Amino acid sequence: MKIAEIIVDVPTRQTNKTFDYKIPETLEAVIKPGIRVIIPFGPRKVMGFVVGIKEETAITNSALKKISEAMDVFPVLTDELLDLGKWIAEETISFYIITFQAMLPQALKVKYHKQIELLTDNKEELPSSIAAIMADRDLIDFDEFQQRNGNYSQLLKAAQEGLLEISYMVKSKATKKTILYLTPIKEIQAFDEALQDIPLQAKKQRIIVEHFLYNPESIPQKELLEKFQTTAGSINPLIKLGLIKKEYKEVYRDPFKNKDLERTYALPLAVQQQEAINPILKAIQKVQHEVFLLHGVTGSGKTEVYLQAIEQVLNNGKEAIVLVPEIALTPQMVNRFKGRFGKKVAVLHSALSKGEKFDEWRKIQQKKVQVVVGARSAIFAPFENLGIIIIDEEHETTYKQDEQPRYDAKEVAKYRARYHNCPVVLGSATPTLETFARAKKGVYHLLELPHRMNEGPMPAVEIVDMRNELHRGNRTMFSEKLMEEIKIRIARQEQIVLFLNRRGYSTFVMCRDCGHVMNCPHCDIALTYHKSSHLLKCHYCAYETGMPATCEECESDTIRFFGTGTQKVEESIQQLIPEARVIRMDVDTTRKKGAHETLLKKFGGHEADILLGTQMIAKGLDFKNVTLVGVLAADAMLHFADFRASEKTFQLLTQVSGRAGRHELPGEVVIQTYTPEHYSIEMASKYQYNQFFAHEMKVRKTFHYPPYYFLTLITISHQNQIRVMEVGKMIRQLLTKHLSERATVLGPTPSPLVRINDRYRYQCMVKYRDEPNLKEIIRKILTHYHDEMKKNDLSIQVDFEPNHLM
Ligand SMILES: Nc1ncnc2c1ncn2[C@@H]1O[C@H](COP(=O)(O)OP(=O)(O)OP(=O)(O)O)[C@@H](O)[C@H]1O
Ligand SMILES: [Zn+2]
Ligand SMILES: [Zn+2]
Repeated sequence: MKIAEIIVDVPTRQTNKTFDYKIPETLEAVIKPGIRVIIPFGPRKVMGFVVGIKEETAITNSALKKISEAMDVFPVLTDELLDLGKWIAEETISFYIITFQAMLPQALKVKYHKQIELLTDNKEELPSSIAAIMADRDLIDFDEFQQRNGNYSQLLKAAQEGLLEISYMVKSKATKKTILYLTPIKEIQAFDEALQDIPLQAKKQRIIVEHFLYNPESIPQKELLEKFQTTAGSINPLIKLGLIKKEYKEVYRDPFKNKDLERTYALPLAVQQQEAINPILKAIQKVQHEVFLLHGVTGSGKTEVYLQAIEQVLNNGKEAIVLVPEIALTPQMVNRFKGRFGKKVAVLHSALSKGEKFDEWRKIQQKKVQVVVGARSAIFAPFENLGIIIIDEEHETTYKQDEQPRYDAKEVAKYRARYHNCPVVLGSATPTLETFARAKKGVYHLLELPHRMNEGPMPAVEIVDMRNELHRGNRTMFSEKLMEEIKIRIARQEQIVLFLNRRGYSTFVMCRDCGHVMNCPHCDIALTYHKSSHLLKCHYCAYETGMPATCEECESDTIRFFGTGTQKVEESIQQLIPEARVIRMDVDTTRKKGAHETLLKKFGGHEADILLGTQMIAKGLDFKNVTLVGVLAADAMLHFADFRASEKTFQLLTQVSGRAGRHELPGEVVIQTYTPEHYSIEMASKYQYNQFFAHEMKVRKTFHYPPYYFLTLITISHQNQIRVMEVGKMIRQLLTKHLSERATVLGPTPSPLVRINDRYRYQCMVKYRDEPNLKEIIRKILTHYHDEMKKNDLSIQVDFEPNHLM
């Protein structure tokens, strides 16, 4: 007897283990680890992942249930990925089932669908209301039953009497797209003979036979019918004659199909690139695991190094994964990989539809591609012969998922690369302190690209103190200096990138008379005014409301907008420089599919002078004609209550500055700030990464922060604030009691955002260097609160090495 060990799709602490099921003989050939199956679980049927096969079980034969059916023919998770999934689940204290699902495309998620199935053939036995709904059918959807106001208690009674069954159907959302093809199945002579037999008046039939005589290959039926202006009626006789057959063939939706990409070839490398790539190529050839940090200034040619390393990997018959941050997955970036490797590349990012993502994933699974370029989850690409993993802009926080499982793609990359004995390349102009510290210690192999490819200097940066502007009576958001530079560029027909970290029109709306600020009723945060829709929106929940004409508190009509968002900047540019053509790029203007690409294309084609945007324009853009970059408010991020605020500011300023002067024309950068003396602004303006690193490391050491200490953040939330504080205090007590004396436990303190969506949020933080028992203790705490979390909506989120403390 064969037994399968299965992880079931019931995410609770009690079911977070394998269950044994008997494999029916009919399925023995199919069931392997990595296959998804449908199994009876309690009163219903659920999906499960087979993770192991064995011969014996401790469960008695009578209690052992059978697998009902297999959902896959080929495993969706390889042995490597199954092991990886278990590791991630343990490292992040997540459920196995949630981790496995996070490793697969969304389209493979199943949804449970309730049905009512009649067991009796005599409908008269049924309660009349149910009989009416089921009139001429034996099976209906539970949804339909509800829509038609079916009586639920009568339904349950009928189920108890055995008249009907309420069953769960498991439906997979995956949809393969197929097209009907016509394929010739006889020799050419047969078509020639047929042509002599078919009567002359059957013109269309003869034309089709002739077509296949000269083109003996498959053709989509639709295409053929359109070509000869005919209908299926003229094809059917040919099928009957056995000349051609109909067949459905799977097609992949190709989001890039309408694009003619110019093929690019490896450029002769500059000396600094050659020196950087050599150790990588060596690791590839020696089939050796090693982690490299490619530290190169913006525009130093990192991408070309990636491309040529991948080329070597492909020549060795292996595969490559390239991760880029979601917002850097611009068409520009994707095209560089597609241009070099063409059809060998699959692209995975969130702008694709579910179906498109599934298709790209299937190309990987079926080994139709050898390179995948994608955002975080592309690290789970089911390649089995990996030769390199590249993580571009390694400092980006999006590489860590901020919901369960809270995996860090960089750690996953290292795990996979160890398994495959291949190198990992982390690239950045501004590596995280954690990464750079490891590189300096020799844990990672440091490779430097200190110069720009165009041999030009880094763009000159001028810092403008906005306090002086205020003193001089300039109340606009543009300093005199920036305004002047913008005008010069427009006159010279050069282009400008303006960066502001806030979307919307204003940051908050306040009554001048009484000081009342319009807040979200569900979150402790000010509402943002969106001028185009004339709405006040909360950026943390879905709340929105019309802009009131008078103050809610004092009914005064002097409501004013404070702070500046991208919409307001756009408006004031239009007032100050009416001839300037502006493209605004933020979440609001790029919601529609393809909008991102269209806007960038317009800017690239010089249909606008100014590209104004949020974070999404800070990375990866490479436009020849951009000679000025303006940062409107450099301190916007400095004031976050987060120990990484300085580091994030330094990184962002460096990245944004990097967009200027990348080609022949020299670039210039203007940074506006109210705190020009802050070291991260000052050092970013001089491109002093090493100095910044040294300074920030001292700060981290003094305040016991990473990379000197590890952090674990526990966030507790519930509608009832008192309960949140109680649970927080208890958690702190438990942690203090069980951890060593060297660990520091802080809190519970209110989270920087105390209330989101009507839930209060408090946090406890652990700082430590070495606490081997920490995970075990936290697991026990979670078990202790398990019932309350399930029944009473208490939430306890644990984030190991958090990216931010929100
Ligand atoms: N060996 C080479 N010969 C000629 N041009 C090159 C070479 N390598 C790179 N380039 C060009 O130099 C420019 C900058 O290179 P690239 O975009 O690869 O730098 P990067 O370090 O990845 O930039 P960033 O991190 O700022 O996005 C690009 O236009 C690229 O085509
Ligand atoms: Zn008021
Ligand atoms: Zn809200």
